[in-house]
Amino acid sequence: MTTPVISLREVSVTYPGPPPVHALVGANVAILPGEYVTVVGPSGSGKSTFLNIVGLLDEPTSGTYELNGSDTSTLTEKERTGLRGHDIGFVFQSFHLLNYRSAVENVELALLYNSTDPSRRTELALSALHQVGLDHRVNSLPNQLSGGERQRVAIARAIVGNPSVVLCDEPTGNLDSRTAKDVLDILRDLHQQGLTIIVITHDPGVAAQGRRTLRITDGHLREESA
Ligand SMILES: Nc1ncnc2c1ncn2[C@@H]1O[C@H](COP(=O)(O)OP(=O)(O)OP(=O)(O)O)[C@@H](O)[C@H]1O
Repeated sequence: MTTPVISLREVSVTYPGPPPVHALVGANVAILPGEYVTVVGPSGSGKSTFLNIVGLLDEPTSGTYELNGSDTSTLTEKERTGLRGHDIGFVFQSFHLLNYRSAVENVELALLYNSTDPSRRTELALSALHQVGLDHRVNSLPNQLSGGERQRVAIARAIVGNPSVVLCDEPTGNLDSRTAKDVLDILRDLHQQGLTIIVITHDPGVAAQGRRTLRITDGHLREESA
């Protein structure tokens, strides 16, 4: 049987408050290698909370989260940080690029804290930028790039370390519809190459791209029926 990349069992997150907020309630889900999953739900329903758990940015109040079959609750903070850097790529709505670093430098920085041989960083960063169609812009600064190009740099940064999963939080939220389509096309191509992708979105058009959709309502996660 294939080991899921992500496996949540009865995962709950309660923010202490007061009053306490039950942001995620008994979530159960397994995501297999190569799946493209979209996560939808109204504002305040628990999508970011879910992303923070899966991205090892926060810990469940109760329940079990296994990443590639390993229980993450036993990790030290240092091990969690190491695993996050190695296994998870993040793409955010607002790109999160360093303004005074070129595209290739921004991508290389993702390799700074993992086990990549330092002499290979530039080569790998250039290859990731090639994958997102930015060969001609590798030396540009973020403010010399369009929004869509910035997001492509961010995707290159997310994939350069060959992560187990790429987590995207409203990846097209700051883009016009044509540019958004370019970014979605790149995510679809990466999925076709075997990457596991999770996209959180409010946008039905973005959600439709996923092969599988999870809906969160008031902290309750369920499969969206087809
Ligand atoms: N640090 C926190 N302390 C207390 N409550 C929190 C905290 N973070 C989030 N919440 C609450 O938990 C619930 C879920 O929030 P979450 O950010 O996960 O929702 P979301 O679906 O991502 O919303 P949005 O689409 O607006 O980003 C909300 O009621 C929110 O107010």
